[in-house]
Amino acid sequence: MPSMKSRIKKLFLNGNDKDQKLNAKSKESGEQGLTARTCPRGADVNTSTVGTVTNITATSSTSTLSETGALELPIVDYKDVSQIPDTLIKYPAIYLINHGLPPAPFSHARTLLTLPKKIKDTLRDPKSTVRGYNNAKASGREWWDYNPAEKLLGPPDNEEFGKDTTEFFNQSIGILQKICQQFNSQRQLIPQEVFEEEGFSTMRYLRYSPDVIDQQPQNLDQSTYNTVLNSHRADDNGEAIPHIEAHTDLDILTLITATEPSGLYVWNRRGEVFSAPPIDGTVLIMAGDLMPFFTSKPGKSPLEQHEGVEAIGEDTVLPTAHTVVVPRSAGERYSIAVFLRPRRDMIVDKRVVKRGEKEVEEETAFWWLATEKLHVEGRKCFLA
Ligand SMILES: O=C(O)CCC(=O)C(=O)O
Ligand SMILES: [Fe+2]
Repeated sequence: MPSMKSRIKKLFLNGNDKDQKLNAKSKESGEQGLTARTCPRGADVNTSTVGTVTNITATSSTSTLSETGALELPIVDYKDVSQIPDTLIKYPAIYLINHGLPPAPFSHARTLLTLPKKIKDTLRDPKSTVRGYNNAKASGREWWDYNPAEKLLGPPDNEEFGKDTTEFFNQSIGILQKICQQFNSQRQLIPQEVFEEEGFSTMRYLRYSPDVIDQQPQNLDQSTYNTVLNSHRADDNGEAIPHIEAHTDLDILTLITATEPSGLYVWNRRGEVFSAPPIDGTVLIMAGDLMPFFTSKPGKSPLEQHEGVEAIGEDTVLPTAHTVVVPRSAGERYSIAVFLRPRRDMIVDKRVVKRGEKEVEEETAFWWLATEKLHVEGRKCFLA
């Protein structure tokens, strides 16, 4: 099958007519024009309330960011959940407040990810990239996944860990499903099964720390997967920095909450960067790769072999490109990400196509997108 590479490149890098219109529309509706093109290095946050959607102004302690102007992501109150589809069309991510989630289990994330290496190694599942402990030492990052389809691979003798982890996961999935439902207020865009089952949803605890980089180098095979996971980034002194490469998530929606220091940045469809620092009482909601499949122009498919970029309209929600960079001096960062995914075999695209003289029905399953994405340069996904 043809690669999605050029499609994704076009979506994110080349403004087209539609983008210009959206840009103009966003400006009319109050979104500020943004000019930043590079990742800012740090951000402080000021908030101010405007109606039910609150604008966050991220200002930097460095002159670089203040020179480039304010970068804003909106805050939406969960009681105004019906506003989220429109807001996610205009912004690459939103902060959700008054969501009613239990406290984010950062203490469990920290306890698990700072266990001695030999214990963490017992929490690996060599057959799965979405279960148990993993690390990417060159990138200064380690993580642990919970996947409800399989038994939780938690730390030994810690009952609270399993209880709090599954509780946070279940409630977060409930919120993400509720957001999805809002897209169906006028017509069914998102399939019913997404609300009725957790599908292949997962949750991840992450730690970014120079300590991870400084551990002994590991022997890696040279697969694309490992090269991407272990990408290297250095600061001005040539020292490696903890980070995750720019990517989009292979899911429908992602919910993220993190500790200071800040380090998360998201791009909008015009390639403009927003800082997304943690804000007390909120969680961040981002769109995943499946959103264009659900919100493309009626009857059109975002797959390159069909309409591709032509299927993207003003009401299409694009996947949120994001990256995390944590300067060494900032200390370590923990984050918790919940990924709402359908069943692996859910058909996300169906089309009758001509093969020679024959007409055949071509179906694309959610899982096929994962394989395809490994070939998309610069937007790699690690089932993330
Ligand atoms: O740590 C974060 O805030 C983001 C993690 C992430 O993007 C991922 O695991 O896909
Ligand atoms: Fe991600």
